[in-house]
Amino acid sequence: MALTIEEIRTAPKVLLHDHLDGGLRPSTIIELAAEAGHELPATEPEALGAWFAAAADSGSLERYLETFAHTVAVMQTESAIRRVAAECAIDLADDGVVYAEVRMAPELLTERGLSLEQVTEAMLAGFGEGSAEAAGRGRPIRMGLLLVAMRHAAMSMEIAELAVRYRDEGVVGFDIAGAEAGYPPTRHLDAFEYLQRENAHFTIHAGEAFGLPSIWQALQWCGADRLGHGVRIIDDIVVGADGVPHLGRLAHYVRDKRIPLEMCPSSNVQTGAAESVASHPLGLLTRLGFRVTVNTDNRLMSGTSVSKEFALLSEAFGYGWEELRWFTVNAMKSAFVHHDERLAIINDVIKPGYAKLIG
Ligand SMILES: O=c1[nH]cnc2c1ncn2[C@@H]1O[C@H](CO)[C@@H](O)[C@H]1O
Ligand SMILES: [Zn+2]
Repeated sequence: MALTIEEIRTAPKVLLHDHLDGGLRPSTIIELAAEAGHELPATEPEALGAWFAAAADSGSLERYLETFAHTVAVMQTESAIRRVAAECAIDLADDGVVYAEVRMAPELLTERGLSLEQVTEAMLAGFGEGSAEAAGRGRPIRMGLLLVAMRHAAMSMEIAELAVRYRDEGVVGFDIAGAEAGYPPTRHLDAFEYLQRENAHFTIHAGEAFGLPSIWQALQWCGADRLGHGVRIIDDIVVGADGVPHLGRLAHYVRDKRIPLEMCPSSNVQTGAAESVASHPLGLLTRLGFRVTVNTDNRLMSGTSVSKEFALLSEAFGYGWEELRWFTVNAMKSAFVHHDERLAIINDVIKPGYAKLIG
């Protein structure tokens, strides 16, 4: 029997791939839009949530990304950013997430005159407020921020420098996002080389809307620690007539090096990167022992949560607590905070949490 969302909510979970501007509460968007004078496609929370899910369900990453215009538009003041970040921490904690890395592109939040520093500080302040409130209600969560540069733009070096400047303030890493086809990661090679020289961590959205060359560049040219999505690594695995999977050199490399895959099943179905959750490459990659992690990508656009993604996988692949614990430990091992902090969460929170559930 598949695990239910309610059961899964009680288990400790780890989230590595979640966009701040993809997780706003519909009711908050409506309030902030009224303040900002921004016109929305719907004015009731339920209808607005449904609009986002339907508009994002387009089969194309480019069209999926158009929906972010409405969330980014209402996040242009420090108080709005702080509120969105605080609610993000609270919503994740309420879902049973104990460690989260949430990402955002500061360059998108400067339309009304905020500096990159002000944007970054507002996000960090919001995470602090939200996690303090959640802890006060007995739901502790450790929040980290990943700074994103948009891959079509030319600000990656500046954003990488910002990530290094705020590394002791709660910024734990860097990423590039946006349309993948036509914007290879090597466009931002200088930023990645800078981060490597600074001993900083980064992930790269790769293998979502473009195939193996994107993954190969992200790893072998840019030196990514993790892959955002990475679904298309499946193109380097051929299942023979005998049913035995044969891995190509890149797939072997990804598995040998334990490169974490930040997989986001519902998002992939919406953008057309996977046909359905049941046919998602995550199933085979998990069986083959890749370092798979399970993520939300955009909770608003996918109407999802970590618990819901796990419930969908439990339904599709029959996963139980053992598998959920494996995904969770995988994710915590792959986090960008230091090794001792990762181990402490694994040993003090995750293992005891699942021990209670497994019995
Ligand atoms: O799945 C995705 N693939 C690529 N880019 C994305 C995805 N989800 C969101 N963003 C982009 O990242 C920005 C900062 O959070 C968002 O504004 C959106 O443009
Ligand atoms: Zn993403």
